[in-house]
Formats: sequence, C-alpha cells, structure tokens
Amino acid sequence: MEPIVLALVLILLAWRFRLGRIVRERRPAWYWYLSGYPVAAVRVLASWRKVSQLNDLSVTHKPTRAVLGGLAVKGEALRPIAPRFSFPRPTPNGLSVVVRLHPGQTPVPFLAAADALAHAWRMFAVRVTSPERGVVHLVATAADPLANSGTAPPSASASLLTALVGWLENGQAWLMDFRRVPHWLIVGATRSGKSTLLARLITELAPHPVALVGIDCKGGMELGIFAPRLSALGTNRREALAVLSALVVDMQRRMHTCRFAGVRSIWDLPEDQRPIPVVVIVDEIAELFLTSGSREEKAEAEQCSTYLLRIAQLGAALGLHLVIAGQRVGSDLGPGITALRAQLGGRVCHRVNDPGTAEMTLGDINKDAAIVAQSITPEERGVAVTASEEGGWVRGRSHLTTVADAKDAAARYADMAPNLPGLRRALEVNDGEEGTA
Ligand SMILES: Nc1ncnc2c1ncn2[C@@H]1O[C@H](COP(=O)(O)OP(=O)(O)OP(=O)(O)O)[C@@H](O)[C@H]1O
Repeated sequence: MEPIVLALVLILLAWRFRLGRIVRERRPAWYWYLSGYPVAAVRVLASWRKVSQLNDLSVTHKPTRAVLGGLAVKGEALRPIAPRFSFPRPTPNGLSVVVRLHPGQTPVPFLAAADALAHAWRMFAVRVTSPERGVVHLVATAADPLANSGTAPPSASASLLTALVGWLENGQAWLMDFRRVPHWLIVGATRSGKSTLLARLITELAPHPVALVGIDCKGGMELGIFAPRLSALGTNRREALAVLSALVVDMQRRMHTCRFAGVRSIWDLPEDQRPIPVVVIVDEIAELFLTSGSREEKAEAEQCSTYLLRIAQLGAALGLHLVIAGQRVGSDLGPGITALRAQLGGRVCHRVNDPGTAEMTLGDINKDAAIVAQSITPEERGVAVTASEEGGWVRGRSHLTTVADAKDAAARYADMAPNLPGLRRALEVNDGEEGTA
C-alpha cells in the first residue's frame, strides 16, 4: 500500500474511534468544518434541484401551452429551472447559501420552504433573509446552538449604552444597543427568563456612565437587588408616578439645553455639557397599568401611561431610554399600551402562554418572528426571539445571571450611580405625602 494511502487510512481510523470524539467535545466548530460541513455541502448541492422543484422555488421559461396541429395542448412544464445558488459556505455551526432569484420571483416561497429545506439537508433549522431585492440568503444551522447556555459571552461591552446579553443562534453575540434601538419591550410567560435577561442587562450597563432607574410595582422584589446601582427605584404605582413625572421634567430641561445649543440631540452637545443618559427599566408593566377600578388608581395609571408614552416618543434624542418588561402587552392593560408598544422599536419575546401575545409582541415587526416565538418550549428557559424595527429577527439565549452575580455587580458599581436630584426629591416628597395621608 502506498504510504500516503496508509496515512489516510490511519487518520480515518483514529478519527472514527477517538480523535473525532475529542475534537467534537473540545472544538465543536472544527469538528463541524472537518466532518459535518463537507457531507452537508454535498447534500445541499445534490438535492438543490429536487428540493426547489418540490417547493415551487423553480420556474420554467418554456410555455406550458403549445400549439400542435391547430390544437392548444396544455401540459406540465418539462424542465423547471432551479434558481442559481452559490457554493455552500461553512459557518461555525452550519452553512450559508446565497440564492439569486429569477426575474419576478420573491423571497416568499423560500420563507415557506424553510422547514422543507432543513428537512432535506438534515439541519436543525434554515433561516431565510433577503438583504436586497432578487437575492435570498439561506443560513442553515446543524444543531440548536441555544440548546444549553454555553459559555458566558465576554462581558462589559465597550461601547456606551450597548449591553452584551447572550448568544444568538447564528453564533454571534446578542447585543442590545440603545444608541441604535432606543427603547425595548421584553415579553415572556412566568419562568420564561425575563428577569434573567433584565438582570444581565443591568449587570452589563452597571459599569457604563449611565443612570439606571427602576420601576418595579411588585414591591421592588425583582429590581430591589440592584438598588445600590439605581438612581431611583419606584416600588408602587404612586412612586412610579413620582419618578416618571420627574423624568418628564428632566426631559424638558434636556430639550431646552439642546434648543439653546442649536442641536437636535444630546449626542451633538459637547461632552462636558451632555446630560447623562438614563435607562428606565419597568418590570411587569401590568402592575403599573391594571387598577382595582377606583377613580384615583385609574387616574394614576393613565398618568403613568402618558408619561411613558412621552418618554418613548421624545426620549431617544434626549438620552432617555425605556425597557418595558411584562407577561403580556394586550389592550386589556388599557388604551395606552398599544401606543406605547408602537414606540418600542426593539422587541424580545420569550416563551408565551398564547399565540396572541407573541403576535402582539412581534407581529407588527415580523410575522415569521411571531410564529417562531410560539415554538419556544418551557424547557428552553432564557431562549427568546429578538427583532427590531430595522427589520430581521433572530433567536437568542440570554446568559444566565444569578441573583448573586447581579447583587455583586450592583454593589461593585454602586458609586457609578449618578445622583439625579429631581428623582430623589420626587420620591422624598412622595414619601412625605404618604406619611401625612
Ligand atoms: N438564559 C438562561 N439560561 C438558563 N436558564 C435560565 C435562563 N434564563 C432563565 N433561566 C432559568 O429559568 C428560571 C426562571 O427565569 P426568570 O426568573 O428569569 O423567569 P421570569 O420570566 O422572570 O419569571 P417570573 O415572571 O415568574 O419572574 C431561572 O431561575 C433560571 O434558572
């Protein structure tokens, strides 16, 4: 036997019996490049024509009618032509293919065929995007990359107001960037992972020069652990109202500053004159909006809703950002919720209890995202679909942040909590009023 053949046989045997397992455990991406990807690429190339034909992705340039001896004959197209596609390129956990559509073709049948493609290529999932007209990207993942939380993503993201909260299924880091998407809505059923995501978000933002303001009408049970790093915490509706009204006053002050300086956003101000950005985190929005029906409570809830809407509408350019979390965001929470939701351009939907909630969270941004969110199972804690008004969606999993980690971060960065005098005063006045009442 030729030495080279012998060497190849030995490598193959070693791979088969031990080396393969070691590589798979230690370097899953290498394992995929060496053994999974070549097979999958051949499968894609070999099945493309047939899969395209079966899923109506092919077109025919031949007429389906012909005139034979004066008779119009109707028949099946003889040779459907599959769209041209690039050689499958490897990704760390799958492969990607660029498809050039035939003139007049749209990405819609490709979206509908995603499951069929995954099945034919024996992949976990195929995601379809269309970055430009006439082009479709098919990104196939070999196994669910979010099946376990995996290693923690690198922490403390450098850019201001950007939090690195977990992993995305395409292998990239899951970033929540408030400069790009100023306001976020986070929805999920109980035990789906909302609080964990909020904990990760706050832990990530804690080292940034930003003011964090909490509103947690469950008596501060969730956000109370961050109290040392929060510039203010409203733990019931009345306190929330005091905090929000102080923020609206601050927002007006910021508007004046910008108008005086002749700029349209605080980011255009010189750094030494720029007010500190504020991120307001509301945990369980329903507690803020639902009332017992008394006139006073109703008036408070309406006022809170109005303030939140104003901050959402005007806050982005003035450095005021909202993160609203809750189990649902339906119109049962009052008329203000729909208007507020429309202003929250970033969406995160964990497992939800009913299709309507997924639809309300993601449906206006991307229908497919809402369907995928409904398939998240109770075992997939921390898994969510994230989408933004910029278009596109992706599945992600937050990094598991324990209460101890969160407390530790809050204590470590407590001296970074800016003193927003308006807020503290508003809460003190409110405390005083409650004491005398
Ligand atoms: N990213 C994650 N990875 C692994 N486990 C997670 C993740 N996120 C959440 N979990 C697990 O799920 C449990 C519930 O999560 P969490 O408390 O965040 O849910 P929740 O939606 O806030 O529930 P509730 O509304 O009842 O407060 C956590 O105790 C944690 O063990």
